[in-house]
Amino acid sequence: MILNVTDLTIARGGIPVLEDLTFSLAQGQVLVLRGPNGSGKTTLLRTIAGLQPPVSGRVEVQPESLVYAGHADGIKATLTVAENLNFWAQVFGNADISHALAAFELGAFADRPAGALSAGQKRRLGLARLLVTGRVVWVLDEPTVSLDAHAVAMFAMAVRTHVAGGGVALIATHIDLGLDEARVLDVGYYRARALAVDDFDGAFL
Ligand SMILES: Nc1ncnc2c1ncn2[C@@H]1O[C@H](COP(=O)(O)OP(=O)(O)OP(=O)(O)O)[C@@H](O)[C@H]1O
Repeated sequence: MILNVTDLTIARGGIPVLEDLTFSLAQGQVLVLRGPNGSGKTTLLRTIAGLQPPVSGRVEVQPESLVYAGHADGIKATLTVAENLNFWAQVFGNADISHALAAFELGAFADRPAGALSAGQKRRLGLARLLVTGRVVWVLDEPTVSLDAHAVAMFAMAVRTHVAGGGVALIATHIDLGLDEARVLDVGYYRARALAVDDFDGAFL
């Protein structure tokens, strides 16, 4: 297994949101996380990415194998599209950005400052970043925000190619990505119970 999550309980702002969550991802697998707004998907992804500690339970993954893409694009507005990708490629020790430009149809914008892209084009650039990291485990929070149907298809193809090469992807999304091979986990089943206060006085001590 590349990623193991065992008996995980997580909290946000000190309040438990999900409890006793267990799942694994093996090479070549995609897991889509579903659940209503506020159910804890972002909190789970942040915990798996090591950005916050769990309340209890375990996350087993090689930290240097993982790349996390949250709600922010992580784009530098004054750098061109190509400069942004080259920057990230260098950070991760890779040289070639051409496949990333091609996969998200960014070639025509390569020399344009990223700040002058549309919202969907910026999102495509943010996702193209994944391809220059060379990382095995993609942890993605709402990756398709702002994307049109064609760009969603580009993203789905990038995920398919990634897992076909032995990668794994964990994706929180509200939309249908068209990835029939993906497993789906509804985090709503793991919602943390409200804290029981059976000792009223004790609750104030
Ligand atoms: N900075 C914060 N401080 C305290 N509580 C927070 C904070 N951010 C989120 N929460 C709360 O934590 C809970 C889980 O939020 P989370 O962002 O993980 O949900 P989500 O499933 O990703 O939601 P969405 O589908 O809206 O993105 C929610 O009840 C939310 O109100």
